[in-house]
Amino acid sequence: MNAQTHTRIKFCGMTHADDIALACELGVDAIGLVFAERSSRRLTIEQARALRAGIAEGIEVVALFMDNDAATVQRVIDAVRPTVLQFHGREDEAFCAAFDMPYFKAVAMGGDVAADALSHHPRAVALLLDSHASGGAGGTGHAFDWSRIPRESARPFLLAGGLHPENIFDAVTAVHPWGVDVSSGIESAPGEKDAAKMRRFVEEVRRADSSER
Ligand SMILES: O=C(O)c1ccccc1NCC(=O)[C@H](O)[C@H](O)COP(=O)(O)O
Repeated sequence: MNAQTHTRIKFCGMTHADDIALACELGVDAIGLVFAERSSRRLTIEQARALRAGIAEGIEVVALFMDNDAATVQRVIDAVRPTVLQFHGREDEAFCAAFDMPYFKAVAMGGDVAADALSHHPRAVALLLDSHASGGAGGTGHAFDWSRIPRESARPFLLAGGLHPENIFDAVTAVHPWGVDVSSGIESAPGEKDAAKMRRFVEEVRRADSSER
């Protein structure tokens, strides 16, 4: 039995105001805005500022970076006012902690996972276990083998990678993550969220939560 009754939901790679309005209405916990270079979901600072204005109070605003330089991260913090940072690249702990903000750190679960990978970044609010191999980008739409998640890990983690409305019930009931993170699985095309998929994803997480009580 899982003591947690509310699996946190993060919708990542949001690019349109109407999708953000729906996400808020659906009661997601966090909205991710991507600043990683070469991402099809990447926002300019001006776009992000406009989108941020539509995010309801109490919902975490997560700024996602992948090996961006410190000046860029600071510019985003100053202009967009995220509440959490997410680092998806090779950033070390000193870099991630230097901004004095809560942060998530992605762990690449798709390649050879270091035995102690989940003990890194003790200052992270949560780790984000994603399906890319080390050095690769996220947002791939592919799942990794969930049995690779060490059972004894006491760290809060977000499960990510290849989640969608059809597999999220099984994912939550099998893995019992602190939270789940989805991007491609609620899209009709990269960066284009699909309202029906967003709605069904949230319903399926809540159905899994209810079945665990
Ligand atoms: O979304 C991107 O394009 C991206 C680019 C570079 C690094 C990370 C990126 N996205 C991360 C996410 O959207 C999620 O945290 C996670 O990877 C889930 O992605 P998906 O498998 O598409 O649900």
